Amino acid sequence: MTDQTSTPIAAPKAARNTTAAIALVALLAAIFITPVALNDQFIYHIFITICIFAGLSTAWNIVGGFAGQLSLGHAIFYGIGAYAGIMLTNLGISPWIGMFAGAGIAAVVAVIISYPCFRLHGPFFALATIAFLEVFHQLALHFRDFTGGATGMMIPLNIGWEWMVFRERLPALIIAFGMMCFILAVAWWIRSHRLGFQLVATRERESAARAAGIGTVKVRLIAVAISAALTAMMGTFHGMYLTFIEPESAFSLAFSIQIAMFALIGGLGTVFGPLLGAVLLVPITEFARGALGAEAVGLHGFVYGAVLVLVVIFIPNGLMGVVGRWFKPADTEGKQAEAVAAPDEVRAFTPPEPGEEIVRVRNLNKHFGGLHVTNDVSFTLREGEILGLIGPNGAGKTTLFNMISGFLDADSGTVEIKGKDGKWHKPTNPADFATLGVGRTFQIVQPFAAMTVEENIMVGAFHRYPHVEDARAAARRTAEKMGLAPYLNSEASSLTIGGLKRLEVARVMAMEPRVLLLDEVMAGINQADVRRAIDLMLSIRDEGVSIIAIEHVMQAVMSLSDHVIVLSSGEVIAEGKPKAVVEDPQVIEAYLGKEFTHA
Ligand SMILES: Nc1ncnc2c1ncn2[C@@H]1O[C@H](COP(=O)(O)OP(=O)(O)OP(=O)(O)O)[C@@H](O)[C@H]1O
Repeated sequence: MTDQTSTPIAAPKAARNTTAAIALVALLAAIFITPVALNDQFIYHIFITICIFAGLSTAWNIVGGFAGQLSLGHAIFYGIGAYAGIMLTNLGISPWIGMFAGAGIAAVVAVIISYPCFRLHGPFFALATIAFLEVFHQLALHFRDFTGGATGMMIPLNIGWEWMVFRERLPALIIAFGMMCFILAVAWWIRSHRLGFQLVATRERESAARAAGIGTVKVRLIAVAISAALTAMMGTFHGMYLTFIEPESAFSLAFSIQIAMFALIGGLGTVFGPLLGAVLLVPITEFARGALGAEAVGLHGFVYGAVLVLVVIFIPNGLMGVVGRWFKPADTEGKQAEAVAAPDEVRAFTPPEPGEEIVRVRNLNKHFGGLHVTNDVSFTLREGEILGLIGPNGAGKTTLFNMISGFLDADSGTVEIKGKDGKWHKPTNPADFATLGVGRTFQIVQPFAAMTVEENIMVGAFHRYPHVEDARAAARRTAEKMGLAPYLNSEASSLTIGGLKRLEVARVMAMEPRVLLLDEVMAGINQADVRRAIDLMLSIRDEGVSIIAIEHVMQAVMSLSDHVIVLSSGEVIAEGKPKAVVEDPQVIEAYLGKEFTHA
């Protein structure tokens, strides 16, 4: 089954990957060979600077691009690395050791300052990082016994590999190039493994990422620690290369912006975009500076600004957006998901015997200000049962879902889930609910738009399968069942609403849940899709999954549910078998008004 789905897609993808790999190796080879071949001091300096900025920007991109946290304080970690290297060198300790000491300190500092900052989003996060940068700037000025204050610090001129100081430029190029390749390799590894998927998912839709069991704060902290450590390592080398360091340039906002700028221009969130940004921008500014000398102070800022404006206008996805298109085959995969034939009829449905209790909800109360949104709601879900949750708009159904998936705390009452161990648990957050096997969808679909269909489903699969190939195989199996197999390589955003709803369910199903909470998966889809969705839900239940479904499509509620609960103004007004419930006068009144109850 897996092969059928993967063969047509895998062939062009493999060819595309090979071409891209060849282009990358050629670019890296050119960066190393050009200065060696030309053997000119200035050219060497330009290429060493390209390597340094490409490395710094790639490290920044792990946080700014993959995780979507626009840090403008990365010079903190650069400065820590540079100062650690030079201070230890002055104590007679090799910068190779200083490099790791700086990386360790930077990682710890990054976690400490980022933890509170991650509560902030967008410009507020950026502003907070600038504030911390200024704190470090002031500290470096103040503790002049250690840092040399405003006058800065020189390195002792010990020449040789041990001290990272050379008369020739070639050894410096070898180190800068090696470090840049190392940072690129780390970034590539992250992006193509679970951590990268989780970071991008967190960036794209934090709620959906949490529902997929991702500890969103934890993955961001891991990213920032790695990014800070890599930045500090490059900072140590750059300090030794410049032979001098002072607070103004080490903890500089302009420097932080410059690092971010390469990634923005090259392609934010792509692995190799920052490299392209540095390859384009560094030579332009360095040549201009070389030509204009002292008259060109601040020229690089002007160049970056001008290029950024052009990029935003003409190639909003950065240079990688253009390069990526060259390596992309003609889109044979992006056709809409509607081509899959819908079953003519919903298959015959024989409700199984209800199993043991798996979810217990007792006396849940929630207020939003003066509004009593859920009022003493209690119910039980049994294994293999499909429970329909219906009620007029604003009845409190989604609020109830949020409380039984850990997204919202109840004012009072309990939600208990029976674990695989047979014990009852009271989880408190989405990750704990996910660990116990509770998966949910959202009323408004939450695809990870920057990912393909396959990658979207993999985010769910990573919950059970930490290894990328296992997660991919699980995602493909799930896609096959959901009728999404032909669209694995399509951008999620190219699916129709029916396709997106199926993708939402597929992502949760890839988590292999024991309890599935479906929030209006049939709203807004066509009749063929409704029939397909009903069939899908039955087959999901056949696999042993218990389902609670909020649904307005009565055809689905009636043909699927073993048991129905009706909420109105936050209270359970009726429950029982579907037929009995829809004939209940209280239910008719809640939906249609008093005048219809006797009709
Ligand atoms: N975060 C919030 N703050 C304040 N009020 C809220 C909040 N979330 C929901 N509400 C209100 O609580 C009530 C119940 O909303 P909820 O979304 O749970 O209803 P629902 O039954 O799911 O409705 P629908 O079928 O339209 O989705 C509504 O009046 C809504 O406006």
